[in-house]
Amino acid sequence: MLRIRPFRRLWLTLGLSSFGDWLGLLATSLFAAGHVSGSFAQGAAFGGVVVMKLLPALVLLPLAGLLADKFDRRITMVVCDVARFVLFLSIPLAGLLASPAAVVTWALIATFLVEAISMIWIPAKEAAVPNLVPGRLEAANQLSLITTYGIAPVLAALVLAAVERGLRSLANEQTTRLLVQPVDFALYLNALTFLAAAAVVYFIPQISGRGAAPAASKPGWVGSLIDGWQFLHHNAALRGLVLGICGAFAAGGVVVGTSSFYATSLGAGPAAFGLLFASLFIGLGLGMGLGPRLVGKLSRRRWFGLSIVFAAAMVALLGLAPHLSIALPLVVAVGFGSGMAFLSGTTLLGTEVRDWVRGRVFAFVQGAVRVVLLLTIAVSSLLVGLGGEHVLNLGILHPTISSSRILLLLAGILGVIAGVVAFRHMDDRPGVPLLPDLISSMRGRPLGVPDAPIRTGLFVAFEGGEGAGKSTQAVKLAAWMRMAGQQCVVTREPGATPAGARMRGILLDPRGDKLSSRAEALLYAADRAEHVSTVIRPALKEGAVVVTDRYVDSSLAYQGAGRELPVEEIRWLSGWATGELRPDLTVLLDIDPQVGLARVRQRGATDRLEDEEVTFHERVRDGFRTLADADPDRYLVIDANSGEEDIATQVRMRIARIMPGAPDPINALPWDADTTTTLDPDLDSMLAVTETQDLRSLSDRTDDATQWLDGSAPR
Ligand SMILES: Nc1ncnc2c1ncn2[C@@H]1O[C@H](COP(=O)(O)OP(=O)(O)OP(=O)(O)O)[C@@H](O)[C@H]1O
Ligand SMILES: Cc1cn([C@H]2C[C@H](O)[C@@H](COP(=O)(O)O)O2)c(=O)[nH]c1=O
Repeated sequence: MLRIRPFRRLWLTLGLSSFGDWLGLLATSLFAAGHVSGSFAQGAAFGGVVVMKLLPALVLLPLAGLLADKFDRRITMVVCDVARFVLFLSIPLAGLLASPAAVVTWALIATFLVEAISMIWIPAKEAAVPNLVPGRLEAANQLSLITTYGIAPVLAALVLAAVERGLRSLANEQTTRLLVQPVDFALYLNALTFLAAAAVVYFIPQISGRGAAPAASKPGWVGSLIDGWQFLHHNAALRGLVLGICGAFAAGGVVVGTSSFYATSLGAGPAAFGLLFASLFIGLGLGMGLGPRLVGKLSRRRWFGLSIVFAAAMVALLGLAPHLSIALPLVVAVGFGSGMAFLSGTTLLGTEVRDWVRGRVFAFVQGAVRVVLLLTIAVSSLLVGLGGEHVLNLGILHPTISSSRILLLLAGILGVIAGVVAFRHMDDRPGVPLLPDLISSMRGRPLGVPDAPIRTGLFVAFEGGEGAGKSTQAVKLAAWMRMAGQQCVVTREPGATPAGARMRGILLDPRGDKLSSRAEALLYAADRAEHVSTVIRPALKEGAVVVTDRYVDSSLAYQGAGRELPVEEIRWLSGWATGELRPDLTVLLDIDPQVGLARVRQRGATDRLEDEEVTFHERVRDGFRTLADADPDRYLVIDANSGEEDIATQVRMRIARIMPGAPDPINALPWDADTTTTLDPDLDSMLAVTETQDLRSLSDRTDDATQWLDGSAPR
């Protein structure tokens, strides 16, 4: 990411500003507390600074986003940084001149103003990042979040400690009074980081560019505000995103608010509180750092919803943890889920929200999050204090019920609900089962999104090795169907479409170029995609019975078992190609390859696959059998050594069971290859009129396939 120059500069700015923010928070709090005496006054001064940091979110929320969207973002950021420089500089300077009460008051006012300015700076920066790193926002956010919440606070604390120590030891050595107080020094340093940040941002002209607002957007300040609100209101995915983010922060707020009481309820010593906090941050870092690798190609919307549910479920479990040794890994897990949710949520906001309204949306989310956090911390710490701990007397059992645990349990359950609702609002892969999708995505191959299911027609596939009698049976079945007045389309793979016929030529020409196994698998999949979209789906939608000579299972058996490519990869590829269209029935005509190949050779010339060694065809046969064993409901396995009529009857009997209104399977009229039946005129034009013509009309689209009928072509 850092090779992208404008982003590198922005990242440097962010690093400087975050460092300044953290250093500012620590130093200002100490500064304010240091100018009053008495533990109550010191506590109030310290707390006052923290409250002042959170308050602007409530007041300035709508305005901040508007500024980020209305003005040049680069200039906005530069002005904000210079203003923060001046304000931080003013705090220690005021300490030199004014009375303690005035100094603390000014420290509080300056903190409020700095935070108010940050409220404008952050949406401007967040809105600019997606434009600097098109297509790589997740990695950029990963780096930014780790810098803001991992590196910057640690560095700020270390620098503050180093300044304190360094200045004091210098003073001791020289036995002189300190020229400058360590906290003042930290504030000067902090002010300089903002000046440096302003200088860096000034030289990133790319931040100024922005996508135009749509013509329909409303003019003026109030109109822009309404626009922003409407964008949020009308976008279900965005609503889910905001709900999920707020739910996650609410659960986090309860964890923070209850943590000291919870540590006591675990029966652990005072250090437990610190350990719990450290574990939360370790989890956060791990979630942000490792999350994307862990979930691989999982849809980011699904990842977001899942992360929230996971984090919230861990919060609920925390409420039940009996001991610190169990609570600590659970807290790491809470952090892990929250880190992933934070990263995916921020990235989704950047990718799914249009440039022209991004500042307002970021500002809204940022403000909402702070309000939720503030409220949940305040309410939960109040409730936990009121509730305390109670020992229940249940005869021989005396369990301890603590309010911190009940709150955690409740927060976890509410968080799970928020996560599930967010997931439902946002899911971009409806119909794809979640767990298999997650597992496949972790392996780098998310499941294909199924096309809309078709509820009409009947889809039958004939499968089996070479010469098993599939074509013979497909045509017989079609004749039986048509006798009952049922529209029936007979088709095959590969080669049923014009493009497919050309692919068939490449795939099966024994004199053609040698193909790599993967290229072969892709060509069969491409042929199938075209076949499904232009022949099979339209016919099924018309209510026809579609009988195909080979389908997906041929790829699983030939390219999977035969060529020894991973069967799951072939399954994924075919699922993607077909939009997960599966046959209602697959008839497997099982035959010894030697027998089948002998039949084929008797028929005439052989093709590239028929020329493969017998061991290849034996693997293919095993592959088919394994597939049939795994799904007996969908398969009918028939010994292909039986007579043609006997096989046809078995197929008809099975179909009669699954197809309402099917003709009598036993006393069917004898099949006559010349029987002409009338089809629906639309399908008629698309496909065929008679059984023989059925195949020929498909074949007529290519030279190759016409030859297929008389057996003279490479098959
Ligand atoms: N049950 C059967 N018993 C004996 N011979 C059969 C039987 N069914 C079909 N045949 C013959 O076997 C040969 C191959 O039949 P068919 O073309 O129907 O098989 P296929 O499985 O479609 O072959 P391919 O795999 O090459 O597409 C043909 O000559 C056909 O007449
Ligand atoms: C669909 C499909 C087919 N094949 C192989 C199987 C056969 O050897 C030929 C098709 O010839 P046929 O005479 O029309 O049966 O192609 C395959 O390897 N993979 C597939 O997906």
